[in-house]
Amino acid sequence: MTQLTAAGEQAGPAGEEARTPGPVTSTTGPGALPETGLAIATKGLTKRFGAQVAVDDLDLRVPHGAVYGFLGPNGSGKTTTIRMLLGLVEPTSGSRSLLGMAIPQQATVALHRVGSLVEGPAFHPYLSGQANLERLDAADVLADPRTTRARIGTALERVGLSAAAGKRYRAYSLGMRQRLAIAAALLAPRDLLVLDEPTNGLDPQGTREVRSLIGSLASDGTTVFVSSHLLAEVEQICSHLGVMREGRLVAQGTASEVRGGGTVSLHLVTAQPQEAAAVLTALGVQSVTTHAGEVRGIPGELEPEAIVAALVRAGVGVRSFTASSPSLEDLFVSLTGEGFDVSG
Ligand SMILES: Nc1ncnc2c1ncn2[C@@H]1O[C@H](COP(=O)(O)OP(=O)(O)OP(=O)(O)O)[C@@H](O)[C@H]1O
Repeated sequence: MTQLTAAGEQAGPAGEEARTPGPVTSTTGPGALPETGLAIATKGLTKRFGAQVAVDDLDLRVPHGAVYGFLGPNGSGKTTTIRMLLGLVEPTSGSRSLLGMAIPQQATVALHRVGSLVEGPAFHPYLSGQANLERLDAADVLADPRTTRARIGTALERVGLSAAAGKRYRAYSLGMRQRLAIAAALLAPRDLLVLDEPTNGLDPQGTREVRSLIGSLASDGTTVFVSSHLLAEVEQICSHLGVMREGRLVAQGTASEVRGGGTVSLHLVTAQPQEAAAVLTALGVQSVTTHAGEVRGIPGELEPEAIVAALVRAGVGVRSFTASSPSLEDLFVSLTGEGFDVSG
C-alpha cells in the first residue's frame, strides 16, 4: 500500500444521535462486524470473480456527515464495492455495515435509510418527472401511499426540479435526468446516499448541477458516498477521499490527509552544486542529489525560508529555488499507477 491514513473522524450533524441506532454488538471471528459508529464501515471486504480479485481486503471508514469521494480508474472495483455495500452482491469474504447495521442481516432496516443510485432507475420518456416518481413510489412496498405526493414534492424541491415536475422526461436535459434519478433516491428521508458515478455521461453543465446538488444534500447533514473515476468532478466537494487501485484501497482519509500524503521536494539551480549539497545535508535535508548545476532533496519539516537563508549565509549563489508538493493529480497518478481523466 503506497499510503494509508486513518479516516479522520468528523463530528456528525446535529441530531445525529437521534437518527443513529445503538451500536451493533460486535463479535470476533471471520463473520465479525466492522467497527460501528461510522456511516459505512467494511472489514476485509473481498470479492472474487473466478480467479480475478475485483475487491481485495477493503477496510472502508466513512464517518457520519462526510462527503466521501470513492475514486479510482475504471475497473478498480468501485461498483463491485458499492454493490456489496447495498447487498446486491455477496462478498467472497469480509463484512460490512451501513449506519451501524450489518449487511445483509439488518439490510431491511438499514437500506430504508439509504438512498442509492447504482444503475439509474428506468424512467418512462413520455411521463413527467412527477409521474415517473409516482410510479417508482407505488412500486416500493415500504412507501406509504398516503404521503406519496408530499414526499415527491419534497424530493423534487430538493433537487431543484419543482418547476419542471410536469414536463415530460424526454424533454429533460441530461443534468435534469440525473437530478430526477437522485430525487428517486430521496423519496424517503435518507441518512446516507450512495451514488455510483452520478456524473457519468453528463456534459459540463450537468456535472456542475449534480455536483452542486451533492453539496447541498451534504449541507443538510446527509452522509454522501460518491464514486467517480473523474478526480476533478468530486474533489471540490469531498471532505474525505478513498482511492482504489486494482481492487485495493491505496489511500483513505480526510481530503487534506490524503493530499498531505505527497512529499514536498526541493529543486535549486546554482553554480556551486557541491557547496549547496553540503549545506542542505548539514541542515538535515534528505536524499540530496546533484546533477550538473542542479541540486534536489526532500526537506521534510524544514521551512524553505530557513534553507535559503542557510545557503545565503554559506555564500552559495542561488539562481532558482523551488519547494513543491505534488498536485492532487500527480498524487493520484502515483497512487493508482495510471492517469485520471482529470478534465472529464
Ligand atoms: N459480474 C462480474 N463478473 C466478472 N467480473 C466482474 C463482474 N463485475 C465486475 N467484474 C470485474 O471486476 C473488476 C472491477 O470492476 P468494477 O465494475 O467494480 O470496477 P469500477 O471501478 O466500478 O469500474 P467502472 O468505473 O468501469 O465501472 C473489473 O475487472 C470487472 O471486469
